[in-house]
Amino acid sequence: MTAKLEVALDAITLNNAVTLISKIQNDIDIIEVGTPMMMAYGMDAVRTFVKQFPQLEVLCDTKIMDAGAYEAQLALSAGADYVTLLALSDDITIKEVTDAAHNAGSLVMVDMINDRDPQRVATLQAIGADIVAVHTGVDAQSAGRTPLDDLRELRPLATEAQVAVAGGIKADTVASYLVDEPDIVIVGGGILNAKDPVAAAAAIHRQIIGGAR
Ligand SMILES: O=C(CO)[C@H](O)[C@H](O)COP(=O)(O)O
Repeated sequence: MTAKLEVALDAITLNNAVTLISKIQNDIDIIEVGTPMMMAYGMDAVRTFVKQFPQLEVLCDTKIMDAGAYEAQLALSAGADYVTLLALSDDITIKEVTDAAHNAGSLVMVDMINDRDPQRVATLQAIGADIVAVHTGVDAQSAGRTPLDDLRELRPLATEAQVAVAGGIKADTVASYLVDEPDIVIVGGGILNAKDPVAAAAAIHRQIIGGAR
């Protein structure tokens, strides 16, 4: 199965993001309304992408920690195909968000940021989480960390859930991540901050297709 490419729209205006997606739409599968974009534009950002790019999936990086059903519903009502929450959340919250997403015909991605306990994966799967995301945050990246070792450790444990990986992945490093066969590759700065974002998206997509399992 070929991994999906998700572009994370974090520090970018909504207008510039729409322009960018229109240029790279054939190289990506999932548009991520990043947490910073969600803070800046709210659910209008989700509605914009759902309306303008109906052929692509939209993930709202809600990073929910509490008030699960209510917060998830905001993004789901706007048309999000995926919502995210933190693995550090209470199991009750994980269940609430999972149920809300499934009732809407959407999926839940659980973000393992700052939670490197691989044993958590079994609980997340038992609750019904669809995707677990190995994630080295932007701040941790500045200390030289990458999600590669975490992906290697977690991949075999995800026997039911899909696996996503995020955290500083770029065109010249994506190949090392594909070795462990993630289901979703999330790239933000590696496209948005590239000298040529369109070429970067195409280069990453080519490698994903080339490494199709
Ligand atoms: O969720 C995020 C930050 O919390 C980012 O969207 C994610 O890390 C991908 O961006 P980048 O490729 O720039 O690391």
